[in-house]
Amino acid sequence: MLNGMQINERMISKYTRNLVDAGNGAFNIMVLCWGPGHASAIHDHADSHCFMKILSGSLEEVRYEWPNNVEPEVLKKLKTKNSCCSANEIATEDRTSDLIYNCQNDTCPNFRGKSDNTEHREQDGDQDYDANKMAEIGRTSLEVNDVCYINDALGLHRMENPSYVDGAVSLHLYCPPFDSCRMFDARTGKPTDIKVTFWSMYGKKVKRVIEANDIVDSQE
Ligand SMILES: N[C@@H](CS(=O)O)C(=O)O
Ligand SMILES: [Fe+2]
Repeated sequence: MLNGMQINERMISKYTRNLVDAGNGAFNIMVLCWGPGHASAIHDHADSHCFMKILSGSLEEVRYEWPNNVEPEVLKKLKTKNSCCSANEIATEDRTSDLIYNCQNDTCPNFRGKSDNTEHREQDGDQDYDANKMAEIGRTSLEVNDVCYINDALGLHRMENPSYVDGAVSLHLYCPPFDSCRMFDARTGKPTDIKVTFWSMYGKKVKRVIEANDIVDSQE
């Protein structure tokens, strides 16, 4: 209901994303500042590599499986790359891998019926997501100098500053850079496309309007 509504910066309490280096378009390095209790919502990383290091304080990372009805781009690409047959090619046993879930060529030995894995992000109704509570697959406490890596093939995550009193600072490298990603409703797995924004760029605060659907966690 708040989607798209303009709200004042003081009305929302969230971590800030501060761009330090845009790597000539090849990567983004940013410093994220987390106030006590600040957290991100469950999100993907737009098919990018994400490395992070804790510079100050501590953060807890919680990882999740992708909801059944949403498929990451990275797996779609792997499936295409590893497709087991084509018009000129005959499938062989050794080319079969876990990544080939179901070849859609009905003359192929890996054909297991026409797949119906339409992406539910195209659909509107919340009822499509009722049975898809997000499954937690791991929890890691990160202290100063700890590093962590995630990409879409490894799952989804959210980060939280567990302290009630101390702030935390983390350094993030995203390669390639991305300006939008998906955040997921923790109870239903329903994805929402969101634009990610910067609080500051190269040390200068960005004048901007905060949108209610920023990655801030409002689900807990
Ligand atoms: N990936 C998040 C930060 S974190 O929660 O990993 C972001 O770029 O805002
Ligand atoms: Fe993240």
